Amino acid sequence: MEDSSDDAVTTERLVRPGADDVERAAEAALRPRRFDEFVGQRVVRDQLSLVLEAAVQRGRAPDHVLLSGPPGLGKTTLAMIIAAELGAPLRVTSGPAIQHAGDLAAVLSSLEEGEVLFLDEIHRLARPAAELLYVAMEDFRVDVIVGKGAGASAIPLALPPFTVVGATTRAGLLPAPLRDRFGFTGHLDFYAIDELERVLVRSAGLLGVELKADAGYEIASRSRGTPRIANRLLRRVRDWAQVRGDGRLDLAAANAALTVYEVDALGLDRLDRSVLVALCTRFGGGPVGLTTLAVAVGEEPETVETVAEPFLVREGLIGRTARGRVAMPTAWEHLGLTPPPLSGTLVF
Ligand SMILES: Nc1ncnc2c1ncn2[C@@H]1O[C@H](COP(=O)(O)OP(=O)(O)OP(=O)(O)O)[C@@H](O)[C@H]1O
Ligand SMILES: [Mg+2]
Repeated sequence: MEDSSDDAVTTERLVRPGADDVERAAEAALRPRRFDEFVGQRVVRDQLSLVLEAAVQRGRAPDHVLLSGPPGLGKTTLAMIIAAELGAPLRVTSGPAIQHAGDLAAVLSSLEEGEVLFLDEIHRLARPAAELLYVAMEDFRVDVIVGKGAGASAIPLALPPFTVVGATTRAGLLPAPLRDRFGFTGHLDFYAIDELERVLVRSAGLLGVELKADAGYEIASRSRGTPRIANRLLRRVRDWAQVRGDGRLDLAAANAALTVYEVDALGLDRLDRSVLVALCTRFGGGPVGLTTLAVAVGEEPETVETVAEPFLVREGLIGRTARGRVAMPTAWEHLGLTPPPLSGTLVF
């Protein structure tokens, strides 16, 4: 549930990590189809391709795969690549789409041998469905309930071997028995700037636009380590170049477009910056309580905490302490301000 409330707050943000249905459709065109097109995440990619290759050699369905990590880093993309690399059919569903255990039983009992079942947002699967799933994953069996009430009986139905690929932004919320059924778990991390540059070069090629190297670097460095955001900023820069520029995606176009959209050099948007400015200029760098800080920027505390703070903390711009939020030296530097003499000596 928490995901949907984040989305409601963040729909207008150009640097939000999630995507709505319209954007997901646009993304499909840019999605890498095979491992060799998938940029970065070397460790996960190497490990996973070994798992898949070994399974193909043995002519068996590979272990179940769990992919975890923040939104927009490539979980869905990897799930599709897994099916493609195996040459296996892919069935796509998600935790929230499965209302009852019976829905899942229906999906499972219709799987073909070797099919890949992609279960997105698997942490949102209801408990009875999760319980049914881990029996199916381990024993390739599903108990079909026939009849109702006291006369109901369970008829075990054998399933052909298949592979579950689960994706989650919240691996910690998975029940342990379900987590244990995955033979391979890959955690996706944020991307380095040079990796995002490669994502952008590839996307520009697919969009049929020429991206200058310095513009690619500029967009990449404002993309918060997230390919989805990089591709989104690329589309906005392309718009600017087409409408206001000469069609070329050069550094001037990138800077001008990202200024229009208020995405700064670090990838902070207006909300992020207003939190930093309030923290530094109105509260002397803190510590200040979340509620007070939120009032100062005219937002709900929850918005500040879930939308702005995670990235600011990740970038080392602000710190969370027992007494409240504090601005770190890089925050002052980023805003071009001088910290007061006492800052930096705070006891955490
Ligand atoms: N390693 C990569 N190389 C190239 N493009 C990538 C890579 N990872 C992600 N992308 C691009 O970013 C977009 C978002 O990726 P994807 O949908 O796989 O993210 P996700 O982790 O499933 O996000 P969510 O948690 O919101 O479902 C895709 O359209 C894809 O084009
Ligand atoms: Mg996804």
